Amino acid sequence: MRTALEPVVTPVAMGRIDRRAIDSGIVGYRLMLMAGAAIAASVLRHYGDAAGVDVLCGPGNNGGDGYVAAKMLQTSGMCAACYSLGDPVKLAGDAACARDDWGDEILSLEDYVPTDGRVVIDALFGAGLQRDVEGVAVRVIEAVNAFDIPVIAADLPSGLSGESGRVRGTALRASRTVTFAAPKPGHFLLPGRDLCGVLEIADIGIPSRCIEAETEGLWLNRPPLWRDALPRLAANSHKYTRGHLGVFSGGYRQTGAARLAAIAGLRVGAGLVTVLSPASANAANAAHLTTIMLRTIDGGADLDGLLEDMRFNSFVLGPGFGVGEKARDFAERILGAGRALVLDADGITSFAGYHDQLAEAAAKQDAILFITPHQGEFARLFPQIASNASRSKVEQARSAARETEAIVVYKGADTVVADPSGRAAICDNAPPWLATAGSGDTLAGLLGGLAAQGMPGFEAACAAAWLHGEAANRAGARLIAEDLANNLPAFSEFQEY
Ligand SMILES: NC(=O)C1=CN([C@@H]2O[C@H](COP(=O)(O)OP(=O)(O)OC[C@H]3O[C@@H](n4cnc5c(N)ncnc54)[C@H](O)[C@@H]3O)[C@@H](O)[C@H]2O)[C@@H](O)CC1
Ligand SMILES: Nc1ncnc2c1ncn2[C@@H]1O[C@H](COP(=O)(O)OP(=O)(O)O)[C@@H](O)[C@H]1O
Ligand SMILES: [K+]
Repeated sequence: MRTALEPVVTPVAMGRIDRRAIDSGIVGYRLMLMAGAAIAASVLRHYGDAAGVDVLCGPGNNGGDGYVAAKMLQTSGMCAACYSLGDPVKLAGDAACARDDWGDEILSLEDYVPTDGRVVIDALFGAGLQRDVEGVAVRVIEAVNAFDIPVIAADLPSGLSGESGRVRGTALRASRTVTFAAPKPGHFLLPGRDLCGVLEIADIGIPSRCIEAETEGLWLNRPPLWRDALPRLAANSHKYTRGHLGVFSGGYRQTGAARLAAIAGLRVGAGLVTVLSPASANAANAAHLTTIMLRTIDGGADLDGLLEDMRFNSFVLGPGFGVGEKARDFAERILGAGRALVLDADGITSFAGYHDQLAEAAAKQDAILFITPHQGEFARLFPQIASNASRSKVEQARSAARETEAIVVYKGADTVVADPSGRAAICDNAPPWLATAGSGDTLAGLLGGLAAQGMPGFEAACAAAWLHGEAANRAGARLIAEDLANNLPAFSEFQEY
């Protein structure tokens, strides 16, 4: 079965989705009943033998979900208690209906004490969190976190920003999070993903057309997003129709990174791969290369000569290359010649302070620029964007992509891909053992190899990031970067994913 695209929606967009659903005739309180029922069902499914459930209810609709869940659990025979942050009399709208339908005692959150054997439903704050958590809520959140009891969060763990995945003051650490209709960026961006525990996405009866009408070009990075754009072999394919990737090597003692990228580019399907090496490093490279070719490139004139061969259509520049003027000069020549360039590692750092020059080069006709920074490199190239901590990693990557006319792969355990048009995707499949020397070089090679095969930029970057994570999962926890290329799945495996 072919699964669909998985949109990720901001809390603000979710509010618009709710309104669309309500405007189309769905009763708002019915959505809350469905949300509360989904939370109650999760409690029963996973903690059905708990001694009881303590429901921590906030002053808004998230609290309303909590009262609904409490009522349903009580009706099903579970012992339930509700604790309110603030005076429950002040609840309004659907949350007030839920409070009335609960109809039982409501204790003060001040009196809540974590109790062994009981489950907590966290319904303090969800999409409406507006500022840092303070006062009694902080004390309760910290007490629950310090106590080893199961916590089911309604929509979001309280204190977590659904927009950015950042913590506002303090946040609960949930065992499970039940969200509604569609996931939010904060469920995947760090540290949010860790705080959510297992994520459940409950259908609360909002029609998918309402979600689709409000999606803003942000998806979970999964094969349905890019599988149709993967390179396909035809009976008459030959190596030159599969593209020729050039990977720049560093000096004599810095050649391994380029070879890792080159092997990945070849394994992901580029027809030919050549390591472009300074003469001083030829011997080191030659000793380790078999299928991959080797060519001497010492200066700009050598590179211009190579660029006359239009079959060289994609390049990786940066791994082990060294920081400085030479990297900038090479990158500008490649982009000026209208080729695809993956600028990684030292290539990125070389443009720190030369950001406009990079944008100008990327705007050249037919040029396709990919930038693959980790957090440190991102901050070096885009200091102003990075210093604005109120913006999410998605928004930061989008701004960087717009400013440089590049497809940005902002790496990390929550890698975000963004393109200049604003399309973006969050990757959630990378295991922590990818944090090993050379894995970034491999990612650059995968991307260079897909670009060599003519895959469109955004899709190529998303595919490279996902395949990188998938290969790491298949290789297992003892992974070293050399293993990644050998554990790439065949494209045919997930074309029906
Ligand atoms: N809108 C809808 O149709 C639906 C919403 N649902 C629930 O409604 C939630 C959103 O409801 P709301 O928009 O009412 O927002 P919340 O209930 O998440 O929080 C808003 C309330 O918390 C207060 N608040 C915000 N930050 C605070 C802080 N740091 N310290 C103290 N008080 C703070 C606000 O003043 C407001 O009273 C969702 O997360 C979801 O759980 C669900 O019932 C499904 C349907
Ligand atoms: N904790 C982690 N969990 C998942 N993936 C990670 C983690 N840390 C790093 N990665 C991934 O590993 C790669 C490391 O790249 P990079 O930092 O450039 O390393 P190197 O320069 O050693 O190759 C990136 O793709 C990054 O997204
Ligand atoms: K919550």
